[in-house]
Amino acid sequence: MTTFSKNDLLTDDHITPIDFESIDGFPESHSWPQFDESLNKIQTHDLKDSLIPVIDLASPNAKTLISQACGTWGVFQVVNHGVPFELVKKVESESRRLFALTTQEKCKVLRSVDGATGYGSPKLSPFFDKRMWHEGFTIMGSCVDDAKVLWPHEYQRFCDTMDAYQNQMKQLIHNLLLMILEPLDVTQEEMNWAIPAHDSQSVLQLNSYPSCPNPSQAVGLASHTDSLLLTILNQCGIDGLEIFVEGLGWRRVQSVEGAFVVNVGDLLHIFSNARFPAVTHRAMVNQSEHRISVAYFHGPPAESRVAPSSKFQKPGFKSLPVKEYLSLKYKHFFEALSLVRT
Ligand SMILES: O=C(O)CCC(=O)C(=O)O
Ligand SMILES: [Fe+2]
Repeated sequence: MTTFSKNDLLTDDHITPIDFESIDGFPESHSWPQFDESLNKIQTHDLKDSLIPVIDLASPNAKTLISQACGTWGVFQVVNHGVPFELVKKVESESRRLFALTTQEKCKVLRSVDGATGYGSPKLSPFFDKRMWHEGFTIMGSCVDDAKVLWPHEYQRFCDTMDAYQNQMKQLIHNLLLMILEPLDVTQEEMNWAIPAHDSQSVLQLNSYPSCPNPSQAVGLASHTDSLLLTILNQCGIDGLEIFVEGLGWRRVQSVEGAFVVNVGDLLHIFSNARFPAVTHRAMVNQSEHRISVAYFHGPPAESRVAPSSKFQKPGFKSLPVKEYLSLKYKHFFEALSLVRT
């Protein structure tokens, strides 16, 4: 990993994904030889032996299990979460419909250099020398403008699905945050800051990882932590997500039918005074299947401040505007959390 500032090097190359349709062979630009060592490490472990708990939200001890999982791993899976199965399937099929468009069509809604939404390469691309085997589509609120460009007459189905899914995610985030934060005994004001409200930030990220001729040299999404409070990820039935566990290396998070992966982001790490780790994770690709994943990121209002909860006597992080933390992340990436430690 290099440590230059993102803005120094943001070029078109970091936004426009490779043309997966016409690619012939495996380009050097996407070959990550430095990953060999960690890949070998994965093979020495039994990938089926998943450490990450799958928690039934309807079970009476769900809150305790979630609290333990947040404290130990910063990640867990949930089933019985109340999000309709048909809607989850529709999001997946609408995402596939989008990524099945030609590169030329998708590039009509290419993310702009300063923009946050639309089609493009991962936003973390400028921090890595090699390119990722990935294309994405980012939605914040309504996606109608982009959808109309992609499908002038058939955009409604896509928009309705994404809107309904975002509403369901909001509800689930609300329920999860109540369970996660209650044991920390945070104040009502702090709880209101964290849970979804009209001014919270939310991002729906559709990820596409086309099947890859050389998966052992490729990376779908490079190692990172999510920046906001909490992320809900749907692996859509195909494994690929891996988390980094100190002392064990990279571990696969097995895709469980109907389950969502929930993970702690940087802002929750700060707010919990490092009680909850912001889990380092990445996505790998495979040779036989085109993998899709859908991530929903939730954060507090951009204009608010983030700090460890007032319940902690010795805050390990300084208080700063959420916006400022996010710009530190976009400049310094992996170093951002250590820059705000006290
Ligand atoms: O595709 C995955 O499994 C991971 C996606 C992810 O980490 C992200 O979108 O931030
Ligand atoms: Fe992520």
